[in-house]
Amino acid sequence: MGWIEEVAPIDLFLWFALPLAVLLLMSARRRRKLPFPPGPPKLPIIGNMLMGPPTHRDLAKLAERYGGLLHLRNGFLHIFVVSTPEMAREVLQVQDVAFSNRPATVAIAYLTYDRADMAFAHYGPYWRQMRKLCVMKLFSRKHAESWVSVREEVDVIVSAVAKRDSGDSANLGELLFKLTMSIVYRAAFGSRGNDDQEEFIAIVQEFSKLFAAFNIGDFFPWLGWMDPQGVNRRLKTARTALDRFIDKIIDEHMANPKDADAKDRDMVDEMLEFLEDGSGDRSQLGGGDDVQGSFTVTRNNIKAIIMDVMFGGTETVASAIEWAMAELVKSPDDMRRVQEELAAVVGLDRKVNESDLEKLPFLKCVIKETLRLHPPIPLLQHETAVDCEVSGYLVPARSQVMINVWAIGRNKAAWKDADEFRPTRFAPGGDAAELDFKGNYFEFVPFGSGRRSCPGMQLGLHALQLAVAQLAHCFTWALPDGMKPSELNMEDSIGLTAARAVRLVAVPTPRLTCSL
Ligand code: HEM
Repeated sequence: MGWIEEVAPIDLFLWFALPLAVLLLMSARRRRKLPFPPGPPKLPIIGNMLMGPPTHRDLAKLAERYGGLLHLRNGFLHIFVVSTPEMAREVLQVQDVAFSNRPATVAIAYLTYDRADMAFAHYGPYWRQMRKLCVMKLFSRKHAESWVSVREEVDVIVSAVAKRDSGDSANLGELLFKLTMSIVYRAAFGSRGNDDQEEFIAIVQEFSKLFAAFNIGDFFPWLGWMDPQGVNRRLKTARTALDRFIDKIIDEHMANPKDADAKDRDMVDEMLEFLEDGSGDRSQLGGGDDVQGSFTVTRNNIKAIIMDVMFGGTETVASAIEWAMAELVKSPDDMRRVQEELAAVVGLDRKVNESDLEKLPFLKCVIKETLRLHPPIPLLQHETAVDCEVSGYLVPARSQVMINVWAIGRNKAAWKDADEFRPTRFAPGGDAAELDFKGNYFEFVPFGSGRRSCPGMQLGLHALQLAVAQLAHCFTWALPDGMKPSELNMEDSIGLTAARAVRLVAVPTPRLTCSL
C-alpha cells in the first residue's frame, strides 16, 4: 500500500509501533503464568468441535454456566466469549487497542480482496485512513443525498402499502429488506445502475451465504485444500461476478464525473477522488491530529468498501425496523402511545418529515428498547493483536473474541424485567433514563463501543426512526386472520444478523386524511 509511505513516520511510531511494542513485552510475560477462563470440556486437538458458528443463544446459555468470560477451542483456534457489561468494558474500553483486530475466515479474506475493506481490516494505519474516509465522506450528514434518499425510499414503501386492497395483508419483512437495499444501493451507486439492482442483490446474497459457510481450512489450515463443499470454487465465481458488476459502474462514473460540490454525488463518486489512477484531489483527508498526508485507494478497496456498506447497512437496519414494528404490534398500548405522539406533533393531514423526528421522545424510547432486546448484530467479532490478561485469565494473541451484545442487553443484573419490552424504562424517571447507545454504557452496546464501533450509526438510526415513524403514522396495523398480539411469533434467526425467524405480516389501514 503505497500511501503508507506518505503517513508521517513519527505518527506511525506513536500510534501503532510504540503501543504494540509495549503490549508485546507485557504479553510475553503473561503467557507463561496465566490459565484460560473456564469453558466446556475440550477433546485433544479438535477442542469443542463446533461444526458451525455458535449462536448468541447457545453462547448465552454457556455463559450462565461458565461466566462472563468463557473459553472454547475449535482445532487450533481459541475462541473467547464476553457476556457481561463488566467484561465488555474490559475488552472494548480498558484494553481496546489489543482487542481491535478482526477475525476473518478464509472466505471473508478472499471476498474482501484480502481485507482491502474497513470492517475486516486489522486495526492499524490502513484501517484508520479508511475509517476516516467513511466517516467524513461517505456516511456523514454532509453527504446530503443519502439522507434525502431515505425519505424518498420510505415514501415508495408507504405508497406500495397504501395501494393494497382494503383488508389485504402486507409482508413488512420483505418490503423492509427492499427498502434498506434501495437506500444503500442509491447511496453507493446513485440512480445510475438502478435497473441492475436485482443482479446486485443476488451477488450480495451469495456473499452472505459464503461468509457463513463452514470451511474446515479455518480451523485446520493444512486441510483447506480438501474443500469438501466446493466453497473455493464458489468463492472465485462470486468475486468474479462482483468484479464485473462494480468495474462497469466505476467505468461509467469515471466517464461521467460529478463536480466536487454536486449535491447528488454517490459513494463511488466520493471514492474515485482517491483512486490511484484517478485525477482527483487526494489530499482531502490529509491534516487533522491523527493522519497526515494524502492517500489513495484501489479499485479493490472501492469494491470491498461497497460490500461493507451493503452488509453493514441493509440487513441491520431492515431487521431493526421489522423488530420495532413487531414489538409495537404485539404491544397495542405502546403502539397507541407512539401514534398519539405522532398525531400531536405531525397532525393527521401530512406524513412525517425529518424535522419531526427530534420531537418524538417516546418513539426514541421504542427504538432504544428494540435495539436492547434485538441488537441486529448479536455477536461482535474481534481478534486480539497480542497476548492479554483479562480478569486473571490468558487470552492469547490471534484469538477470536465474541462480545455477546444480545446476552448483555438481557443481563438480569443490569436490567430490571430484562426480557420484557418496556420502552418507558428509557423515558424520564425510568430506570434506564440516562442510558444511550453511543458506547459509554456497556450494558447497552447495539452499535459496539470504542475504535471498531459502528461508523454508520447516524445514517442507520435516521433510516430506522423515519421508517418506524412513517409506518406507525400512516397506518394502523392488525395481525392477519384474527391472530392475537400475544400469539405473534417472536423467535429470531441464526446468522450474522438476528433478524426475525418469521417475516412480519400485518394488515394496514390508512389513518391520514392526505393521500399516501
Ligand atoms: C441499526 C443499524 C445498525 C446497527 C445496529 C449497526 C451495528 C454495528 C455493530 C454492532 C458493529 C460492530 C462494532 C464492533 O465490532 O465493535 C458495526 C460495524 C460497522 N457498521 Fe454498523 N450498524 C448499523 C448500521 C450501519 C450502516 C447504515 C452502515 C453503513 C452505511 C454501517 C456500517 C458499518 C461498518 C462499515 C462497520 C465496521 C466498522 C469497523 O470495523 O471499523 N452500519 N455496526
